[in-house]
Amino acid sequence: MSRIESVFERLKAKGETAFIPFITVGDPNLEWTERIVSDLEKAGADIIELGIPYSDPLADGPVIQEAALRSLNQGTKITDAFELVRNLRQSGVQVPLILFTYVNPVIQWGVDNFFASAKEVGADGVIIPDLPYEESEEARLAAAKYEVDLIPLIAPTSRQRIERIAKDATGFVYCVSSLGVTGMRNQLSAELPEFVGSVRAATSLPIAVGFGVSTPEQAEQIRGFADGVIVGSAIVRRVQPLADSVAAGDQTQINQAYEDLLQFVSALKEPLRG
Ligand SMILES: O=P(O)(O)OC[C@@H](O)[C@@H](O)c1c[nH]c2ccccc12
Repeated sequence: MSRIESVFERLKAKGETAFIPFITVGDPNLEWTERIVSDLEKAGADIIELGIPYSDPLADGPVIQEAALRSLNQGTKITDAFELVRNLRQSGVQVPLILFTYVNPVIQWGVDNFFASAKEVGADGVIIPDLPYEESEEARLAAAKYEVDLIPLIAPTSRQRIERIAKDATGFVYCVSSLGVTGMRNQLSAELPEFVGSVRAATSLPIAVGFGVSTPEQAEQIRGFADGVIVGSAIVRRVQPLADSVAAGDQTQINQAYEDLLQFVSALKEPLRG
């Protein structure tokens, strides 16, 4: 059983739901990312998605696109993401870490090398949103070879392919709550429970839901039918004022922005506790 799967098992035994935040590596900068990840763990994050910034984030809405741009403007590279994970493990961060990347950087790095590096630095999983299942054999083989979970995304339009996608999956299955790109939504789709139910019928793996979750109430709603809740944009949106304050060198604003970010994260985890 992978570390990721065992986290879900432990939480289930306690009647808890996994809280899985996403942040962009290098936003506001790499030192801050190390601090944010460590504090996310302390605030109750059970698994953390680390987004490797990419110049053409086609599946992302404006909030995460801007975060990627802030990070790329800092000169963040894929090697920085690997070094960040290595540093986090050396500083004692225990929660499973998932490298979130578009397929191009993986191809440039070399698929086998990417998973070998991920394992070597201490990452537990990889998500590649623009790698269709039908083209994922090389990645699936590398993931199995290095015992890194390659976590599939299943969207409401993937219904006919749920069985095929789910049967090879390890870690958990990421159910995308609705079509379109990442970003906060006022309310979650009414079809979500039924969609997750259809995925549940196709896999014994844990299921986490993401896309658009922006309030503790929505997180609590998802708790009713999923094993984990993923939140990205709503958290990344609160990194922006921190990034602006860091750029301005305004320590008072930095403290305030960071406190707001951590309070928001704690509020999201609260309804998911046992
Ligand atoms: O930002 P949201 O709406 O909270 O959704 C999670 C999402 O950020 C994260 O899982 C993610 C970031 N970039 C992506 C691209 C595709 C799918 C998922 C993602």
